[in-house]
Order: sequence, then C-alpha cells, then structure tokens
Amino acid sequence: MESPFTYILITLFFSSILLSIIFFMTWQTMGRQKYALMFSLSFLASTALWANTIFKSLFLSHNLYWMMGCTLSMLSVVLGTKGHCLRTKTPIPTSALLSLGGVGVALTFYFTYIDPFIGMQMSLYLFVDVIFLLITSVVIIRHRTKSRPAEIGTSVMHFVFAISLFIAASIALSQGRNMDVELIKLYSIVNFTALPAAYVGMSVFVIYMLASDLAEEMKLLAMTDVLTNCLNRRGFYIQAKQKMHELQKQGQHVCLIYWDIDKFKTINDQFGHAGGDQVLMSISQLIKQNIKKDDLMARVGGEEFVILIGRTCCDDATDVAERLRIMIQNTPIHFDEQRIQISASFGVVELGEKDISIEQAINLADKALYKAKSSGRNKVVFS
Ligand SMILES: Nc1nc2c(ncn2[C@@H]2O[C@H](COP(=O)(O)OP(=O)(O)OP(=O)(O)O)[C@@H](O)[C@H]2O)c(=O)[nH]1
Repeated sequence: MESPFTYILITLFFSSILLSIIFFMTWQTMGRQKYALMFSLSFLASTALWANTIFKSLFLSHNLYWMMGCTLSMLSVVLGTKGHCLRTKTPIPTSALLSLGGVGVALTFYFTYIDPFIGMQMSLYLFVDVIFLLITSVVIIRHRTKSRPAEIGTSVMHFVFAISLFIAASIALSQGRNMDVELIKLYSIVNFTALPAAYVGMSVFVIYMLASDLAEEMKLLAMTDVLTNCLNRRGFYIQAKQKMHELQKQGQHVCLIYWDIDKFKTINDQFGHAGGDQVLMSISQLIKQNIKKDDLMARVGGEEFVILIGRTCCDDATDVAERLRIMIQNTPIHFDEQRIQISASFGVVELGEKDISIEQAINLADKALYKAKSSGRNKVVFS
C-alpha cells in the first residue's frame, strides 16, 4: 500500500500534464501567443517535478534527487513568470528571471553539497519560488487600471500559492542544520494539503484569464471597423452612452460631429475601390491624430463618421469641426503615386442642454450635415 502522499503526487502529475497540453493547444489555436507556450512549458516542467518526486527511490543519491527537484521547480516558475510578463508586456528581462532562478539552484547546491544544512537546503529555493509568485501576482494586477475579474482571481491565487509555499518553507527552515522528524511531518502536511489546492486553483484561474482575454478580443472585434480600425456603429452606440454620462458628470458640453467625405463616389470612380479604401484609411488616421485621445470616433457608414467630444463650450466643438475641415481640405491623400484631393462636410449638434439621446443626436447632426451638403459641401453646419 502506497502512502496517501503518493496518490496526491500522481494526481498532480496528471493535472500538470493536462494543463501543459491545454496551454499548448491554446498556443496553437490562439494566434501562437508566446505566453501560452511559456505556460505550457512551465506545466511541463511541473509534470517532470512531480514525476521526479514519485520516482525518487530510483535515484542512487538523495542529494541528486533533491537538486533535480529544485532545478525543475525553478524552471517552472521562471517560465510561468516569463509567460505572465509577455502577456502583460511587463519589461522584466529574461536574464533577470534566469539569474533569480539560478540563485535558488546555487544556494540549494551550496547547502546540499558544500555546507550541508537541511533547513536551508529544503527552504531556500521555496523562498525564491515565493518571490517569483509574488512578482507574477503584482504583474497581473498592475496590467490594467481596472483589472478584469479573471485577472483579480488569478493574481489572488498566485498570492495564496505564495503564502502556502512560504509557510512550508518556514517550517522546513526552522529545522536548522539537522533533520527534525516532527517538523518534517508538519512540512509534509502543508506540502500535500494546502499546496496542491492552491496550485490547482491558480492553474484553473490562469485558464479562466486566457478565456476572458479571448472573450474581450472577440467583443472588441465585434465593435471595430476592419478597414479603418475605428469603432463601428454598434461599438459607437455601446461606448457613446457611457462616455456621454462621464463627460456630463465632469460638467463638459457634449457634442456630436457627424462628417462625410464629399463626392466619394467620384473618388471611387476615378481611383478605383482600392483608391477609395486608401482615402478612408488615411483620412480616419489623420482625424484620430488630430482629436483628443478621449474623443470617441466611429465609422457609421460607407464614408460617414461621427465623433463624440466633450468641450468647455459648444463653440469649441464647432471650432474642432472647422479645424478638421480645413485640415482635410489641405491634406491630399497619396495613392499609387497619385494625389487625391478631398473635402468633407460636417454637421454638429450639442447633446447636453436638449437632453437628447445619442440616436436623436445622430439624426439631428445628420440633418445639419445634409444642410452642409446642399449648401455647396466642404462646410460646417451647427444644428
Ligand atoms: N472604396 C470604398 N467605397 C465605399 C465603401 N463604402 C461605401 N463606399 C462607396 O461610397 C460611395 C458613397 O456615395 P454617395 O452616398 O453617393 O455619396 P458621395 O458620392 O460622397 O456624395 P455626397 O456625400 O453627396 O458628397 C458609394 O459609391 C459607395 O459604393 C468602402 O468601404 N470603400
């Protein structure tokens, strides 16, 4: 009859191998994101770590088994931390992570072979693991100003795993230079109860976090216009309502600018559909670069765009439209070594005072735009 700890180790071995396969498949199907591959390799190293412990009786020397376990543990946390750094674009160099892992292995080697000290040998690499887990926990939570629930959960689970390891390491360290059977018993209890639960919980949360990344990416795609990379009509309606309330709370005058490229059909006829597409791409880029980062721009039709802005007075909104009109008129678009001269017409409406909805504002601004078109184009009309 094997000890119950062996069964826990076997469960951990199979869980890790499955997690490694899941992350490998995620890497293959989710655009070969490097971080998913790092997670897969990290769990592969964990699988080897559990296998090392299960088959420890096969080692000729206990010290060799211990060094192998310590190295695999360091490798697993280095790869996992690197994966989280890549996902969050945190600039921690790989060399720094490898050096920290190397310190864990070197210290364990020293207290195993050069100056045998059981407390240090068993605990130091675990303390290094704790540092890696705490770094990961911070990296995940600091990624965004407003973290998603999956990120909060994953960060907390890394923290919980770090605490469990810290307790296990502290018990191991308190043995001192020689082995203490009572403390080893206590260490094993923590090692085989709290630790596996925290390890599995942390892994499941990482999967949840990647699934939530995918869901957010899909949501963003559904709200984005592929050609110009602006919001599409659906995205605009979703975001504009929230933005309007935010701006009104700040006491700003909320205005909507509806604009449309003049005689776009002629541009298509003259330069082909590709030329027309180039105009749409270049002009939307140009406008985006010349409005505030906080202003919300969307492509709501073929060559029709809207911008929701908040300014201190509504004259400012008309000034913005006038400035953009002049800029469009003075900026020819380059296509196939040709210059395409364009102009645009603008309708502006203020939302605040009339207490109207976004839909109503779009209708009013559209009417103002129609007036600009019918009175000769290349104009700004305030509704
Ligand atoms: N290249 C290109 N053309 C598009 C796209 N979407 C719509 N269009 C074209 O845009 C043109 C819009 O023409 P109209 O609605 O007559 O407007 P206009 O020629 O700009 O005339 P005014 O608005 O009155 O100045 C149509 O010929 C559409 O085929 C697109 O994604 N790419």
